[in-house]
Amino acid sequence: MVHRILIVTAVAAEADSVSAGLGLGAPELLPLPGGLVLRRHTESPGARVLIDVLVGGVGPAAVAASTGTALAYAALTGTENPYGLVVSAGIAGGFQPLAPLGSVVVSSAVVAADLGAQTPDGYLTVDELGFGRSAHPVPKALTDRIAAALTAAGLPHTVAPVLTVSTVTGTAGRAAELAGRHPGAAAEAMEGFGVAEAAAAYGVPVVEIRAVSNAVGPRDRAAWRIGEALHALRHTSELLSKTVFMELEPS
Ligand SMILES: O=C(O)c1cccc(C(=O)CC[C@H]2O[C@@H](n3cnc4c(=O)[nH]cnc43)[C@H](O)[C@@H]2O)c1
Repeated sequence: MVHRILIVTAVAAEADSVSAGLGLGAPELLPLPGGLVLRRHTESPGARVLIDVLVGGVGPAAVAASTGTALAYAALTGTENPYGLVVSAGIAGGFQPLAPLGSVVVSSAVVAADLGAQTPDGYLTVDELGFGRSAHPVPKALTDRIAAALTAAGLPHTVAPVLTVSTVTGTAGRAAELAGRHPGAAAEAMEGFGVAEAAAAYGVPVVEIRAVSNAVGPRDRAAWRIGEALHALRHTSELLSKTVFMELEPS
């Protein structure tokens, strides 16, 4: 039985880091509807494990559409098994001091941080408004295994909620507001919730893995350490491809 994992990034530089870390050689390129291209990595011809990497676009809407396309395509074509895990991966802002630059955050939950309504009495989530959901849980057994692999390799990491925002935080006030509303959240990025919504529609578990490139707070693009974060993302992919990704039960 083939065991399939879909890893979705926002931009090509993130996908390149993930692909390089997997250490499975050059991927096969599979065109998908909508102009998307899936990078398919396998151990060898006829392999048991198949890892697809998708550049899904920036922001929750773009990535929900692209992830949904990849999942629909897998469900509708051929006799292959559908995916058993979807991973949202990339760089992120880290809430300080929980997630230092260059460290990795593994999501305990994937949370939409600005999907709701402002009211005179404060912010209400879509759940509170009765429209849907604003968080996806991540199986604890999965985050435990990922954390164990990162711990064994001495890679600094945190398991905590990861926020999805449509606007990158650029002030101390907004950072404090988000931290107050989501105590314990360690990172913010722009795609996790979109990936998670698509995965949930197909009943596939999801986890978000983020390497921290910058602090959440006053905008200072010069202080972003994108190279360090991409290196941590590559290292994480390498570790997981040798451990957790290979050990998951085929669906
Ligand atoms: O300029 C580059 O070389 C470069 C290489 C890789 C990635 C980028 C991006 O700009 C990726 C955008 C992506 O990053 C996430 N992100 C990073 N920091 C934050 C943040 O503080 N708040 C929210 N999102 C953040 C986000 O998911 C974007 O899609 C550039």
